Amino acid sequence: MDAFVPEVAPPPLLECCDLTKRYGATVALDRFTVSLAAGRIVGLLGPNGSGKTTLLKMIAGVAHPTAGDIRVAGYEVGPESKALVSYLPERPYFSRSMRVREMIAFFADFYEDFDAALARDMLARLGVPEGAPCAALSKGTVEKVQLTLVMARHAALYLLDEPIGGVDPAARDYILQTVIRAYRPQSSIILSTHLVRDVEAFLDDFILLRYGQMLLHAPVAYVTQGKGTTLDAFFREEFRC
Ligand SMILES: Nc1ncnc2c1ncn2[C@@H]1O[C@H](COP(=O)(O)OP(=O)(O)OP(=O)(O)O)[C@@H](O)[C@H]1O
Repeated sequence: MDAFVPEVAPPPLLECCDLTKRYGATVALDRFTVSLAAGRIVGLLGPNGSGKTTLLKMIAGVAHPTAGDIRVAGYEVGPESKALVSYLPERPYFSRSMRVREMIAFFADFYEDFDAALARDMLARLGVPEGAPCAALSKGTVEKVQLTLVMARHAALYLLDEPIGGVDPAARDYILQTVIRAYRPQSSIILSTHLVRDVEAFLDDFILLRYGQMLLHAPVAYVTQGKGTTLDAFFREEFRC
């Protein structure tokens, strides 16, 4: 008789439990708890200072929680989790003297899951010359390059902090399409942005933060179908000054 092997469900792609970050007297994130499955594109929304960047930094492992727990595919934050996470920080992270092709080489050296051919293809579609030094590129073009490199990794979880803030409106849709195209069904994306109107058509779910606390984590359809309004209008109403 065959031995009975019970099926064990895989752990969620991301779990945060009572995650808290204090900077002195400032509570940047306050007992944040979430469970995220694979295959979701999640908008991380909230007013200035609500804790979006702080949350993404802690999941990426570049800031340490004051309290609480983070697991990525069951791993605590460490080398195993970092290998699964592709993180686009809020600020540019390359030296301005580096050329685009050097940035590609840097990623190829650093990340085993980096697909250099995919990155080159995406950059060519965006019209970014590989020989250009970063210093010669506009702010929006640097953002395009960095987003492309981050998305050309075969990661499980992509953390994108304000990925299109400096990109002109005409190029935003194209960039978002590029993001979606690179996205794989077994991966999830958490995308922090103030450009709610631009991104809402691309999102499955959203998380609303205020004063470091989670107000809501719901499918976009909760707003569009349940309340008959857009996510942008819902956000503006919720956070009216
Ligand atoms: N290194 C730091 N030292 C002190 N306070 C910090 C630090 N980083 C963030 N904070 C504070 O933590 C809170 C959350 O900041 P965070 O940058 O995470 O917000 P955010 O939602 O990303 O804001 P924005 O939309 O303006 O980018 C703010 O009150 C901020 O001033």
